[in-house]
Amino acid sequence: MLRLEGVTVRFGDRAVVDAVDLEVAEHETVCVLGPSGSGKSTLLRVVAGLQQPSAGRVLLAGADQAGVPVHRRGVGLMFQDHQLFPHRDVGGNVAFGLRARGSAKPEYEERVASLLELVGLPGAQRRAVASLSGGEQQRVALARALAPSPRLLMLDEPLGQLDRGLRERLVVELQGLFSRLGTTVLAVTHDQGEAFALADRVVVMRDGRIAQAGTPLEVWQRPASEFVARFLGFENVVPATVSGGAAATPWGKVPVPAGSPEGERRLLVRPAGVVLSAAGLGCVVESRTFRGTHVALLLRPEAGPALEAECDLTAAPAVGDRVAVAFTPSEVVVLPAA
Ligand SMILES: Nc1ncnc2c1ncn2[C@@H]1O[C@H](COP(=O)(O)OP(=O)(O)OP(=O)(O)O)[C@@H](O)[C@H]1O
Repeated sequence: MLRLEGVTVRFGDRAVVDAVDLEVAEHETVCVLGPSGSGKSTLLRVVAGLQQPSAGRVLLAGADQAGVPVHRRGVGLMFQDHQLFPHRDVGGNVAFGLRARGSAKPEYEERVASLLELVGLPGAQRRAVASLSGGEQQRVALARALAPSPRLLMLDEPLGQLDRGLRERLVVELQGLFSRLGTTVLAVTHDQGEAFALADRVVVMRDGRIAQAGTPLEVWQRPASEFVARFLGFENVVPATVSGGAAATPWGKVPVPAGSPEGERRLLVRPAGVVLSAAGLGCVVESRTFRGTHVALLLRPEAGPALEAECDLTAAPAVGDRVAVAFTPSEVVVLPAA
């Protein structure tokens, strides 16, 4: 459905998007994830036709989009500040793209009604935009973007402004909606939870380049680099020398999964792989945080940097306790050296 070939965007001599190749298949939801300034929005703007690439090609359904204006690309856009028209009611907002396309009134009124039902706001046509909550406005913006049946729906921080609980609910709803409609979606977010919940595939960007692409599970289980690991919130990363199924690290010997690359590397130990045990690396519990399903521990080991660990609610030691930990190889990832 969408193919980017070597897309580059330069502002001055800085490449904000740097030779990006990316494909999005029909019915697929791809989330581009990355820190602020990594070029996510710029990439989206190139696909939409709002930004000219300095080099490279954008193809939609095989057709090169060079010179094709925004409104002829058949893409739906929903941007961060969802920018509903404040002087139009909900129905007027959703109908906007349909009217612009010249649909007859009875036809688009029916479509508006069914879209509002789809996004969970049945019968809201005559409500004033100002009377809606943030989440409701977001749904209206989504209905508006979906109205002309775009072949590709693009979302820029679709849930950015909303509080956490609402975001989590809407993500689940969006995911269901997209799979029912078979919509092809390219979304941009800096929130990994959102990306992982929504996407069939995530693309992690760093300084205009793709640092890693894969299913949420692949990226979570096997971050490709220390950058990706840290971006996902993993802090247990140390230098390591790997040989013979184990790594020599500042925390002592850590077992690694079979087939891991050997030599001078970086090592990630996910918190779930730091396990309280009868013998092992001695640590003092610095803090513990209740996380609903488990307790997150911050440990100060007798050697090496602080360690994040997870344990059962019932087994959690107290702050100040002395414990010993062992490492589970399935939660260890050998990363490239730099
Ligand atoms: N028109 C422009 N002129 C010059 N620099 C720009 C322009 N648009 C964006 N940039 C710069 O390009 C970089 C990437 O911006 P972009 O908005 O694509 O990042 P982002 O990953 O979407 O960030 P955020 O998550 O903060 O929205 C930023 O450093 C930004 O300042």
